[in-house]
Parts: sequence; structure tokens; C-alpha cells
Amino acid sequence: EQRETPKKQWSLKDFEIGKPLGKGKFGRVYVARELKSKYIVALKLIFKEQIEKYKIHHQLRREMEIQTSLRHPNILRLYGWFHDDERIFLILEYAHRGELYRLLRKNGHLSEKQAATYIASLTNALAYCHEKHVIHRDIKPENLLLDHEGRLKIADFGWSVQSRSKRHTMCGTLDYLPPEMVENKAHDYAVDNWTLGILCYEFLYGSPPFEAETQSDTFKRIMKVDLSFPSTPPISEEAKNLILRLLVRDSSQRLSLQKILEHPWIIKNADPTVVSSDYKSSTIIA
Ligand SMILES: CC(=O)NC[C@@H]1CCN(c2c(Cl)cnc3[nH]c(-c4cn(C)nc4C)nc23)C1
Repeated sequence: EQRETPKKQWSLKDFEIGKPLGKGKFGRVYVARELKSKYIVALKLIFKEQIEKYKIHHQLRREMEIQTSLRHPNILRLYGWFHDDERIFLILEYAHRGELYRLLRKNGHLSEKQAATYIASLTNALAYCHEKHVIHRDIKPENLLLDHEGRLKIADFGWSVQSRSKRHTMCGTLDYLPPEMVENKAHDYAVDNWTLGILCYEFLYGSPPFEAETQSDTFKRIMKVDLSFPSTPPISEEAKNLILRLLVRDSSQRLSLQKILEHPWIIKNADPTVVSSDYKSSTIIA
């Protein structure tokens, strides 16, 4: 597509670096201000030696190409990038209210309105990704951020090497994987529909449905779809119905993204400005 403006060559001297925001396996994220525009961004540093060590050049390039091409209100923007001798710098959209995870931990669980609004936002973002043939955006609370208006932003770049290795190093992260993935079978777009069911449950109850002491117990619970709804907090039947329509072993039987947006629980509870936004209209024709 033709560019709005010629590609600017960024460098570290264009930014004033602020406090660290968090760290990943390959580097750290800082808040930064672009000096001319005073625009606040998140600057993600990735050490070249780590890229060499873990052989992720092609993976990183693909993720950056995908992330640069995705333009959606619920997907964190990658504005550009630059590098010096030892590091690659990603210039990312800054989400002012930080990680959704912290909100969930602080509140214990979310209201049905809040949960439905986040699920509708995620569904719109995933429908947009699937339209661009991008799947499995590794959506889990740690990868979900909130902007200054509390709007959800999917902040992961896949880095499937990172998230896969994070999965092994961080216990309990099998929680979000569907049966076909924990069995290492070919997976398709429907993995994201399963994950939406997991997240919906976690937003409403405060923890994922198949959580267990050990990874192998989680594995067994996922394979059996061993799902139960605690009596507290009290959750509406419509919410349970949506979760039951998503956490289905047979991926072809999971509720489609479009049907999620038309589900009574979403229609009744999600903030209308989110559900009605037809994600096609948010594809900026650049
Ligand atoms: C491994 C990895 O990349 N983890 C995710 C990064 C951590 C901070 N990142 C942010 C990214 Cl990439 C963008 N915006 C952010 N805003 C925050 C944040 C804001 N507050 C008040 N607190 C926090 C935290 N963090 C970010 C993403």
C-alpha cells in the first residue's frame, strides 16, 4: 500500500527514555517520549545476541511485518523500529493503564458488563486478525493491556519462540491452550475461539477453568473439558451458555466469532460502542 508519509529513520537520539515497564525473555520495555512530537511510546529493546542465540531472526521479522500491518483499535500498534550495534528497538503504542492482568488480580473478578465488553473487543480484534490470515495471537491476560480510556489492546507479537519458551518456563500456562494444541495436533483459527472461552471464564471467576496443581492435571482437565461453574460469584445463565459454546472439544463446533458478537450475553452486557464497531470499518485503508 502507498505510505502516508515517507518512512522516517528513527534512532535512539529521537527519544527520552523513562521508567522500565516490564521485561520479556529477550529484552525490556521502557516508556519513552519522542522528543519532537512529545508523543509517549513504549520502547521494546531486544538484544541481538539473544536473537542469535535463539535463532529467531525470521520469526522476529515475520512478527514485525505482521504487527506493522495490523491496524485495529484493539491491537497495540507497532509504529516502527530501529537498531544499534547490540539491540533492536521496537517503537510501540503506549497503553496508559497497563496490564489487564493486574486489574483482574486487584478486583478478583470482573463484572459481567466489563467481561462482556473485553470479550467483544477481543472478538473484533481476532475477527480482524483472521481476515488477515493471522491466527493464535497467544491471547492471555498477560498479553492484554488497557489504554487511557480502559480500552483493551492485544499487546503480544506472538514471538512464538518467546511465548512457547515462556509456556515451558512459566508453569500453568497450558491453561489457555485447546485440546488440539496440547495434543500438538494441527491447529486452525478455532484455537482463538477456545481461548476466548477460557478468558471469558477467567474474567468472570478470576481464574481459568482448568487450573490445576500440576501441568499434567491441567492437561487432563483440558482434554476432558472438565468444566464446572462455582456457585460464587453468581454468573448469569447466558454467560455460562457462551462459555459452554466455546469450550467445545471439536473445534468445528465452537461458536464462530460472528456468532459470539450476536450472542444474547454480549448484546445485553457489552458496551455498545464496542460491539457495533464493525471491525472491517476499522481497517484503515492506508
Ligand atoms: C514480555 C513483555 O513484552 N511484556 C509486556 C510488556 C510489559 C510492558 N509493556 C507495555 C507496552 Cl508494550 C505498551 N504499553 C504499556 N503500558 C504499560 C504499563 C502502563 N502502566 C501504568 N503499567 C504498565 C506495565 N506496559 C506497557 C508490554
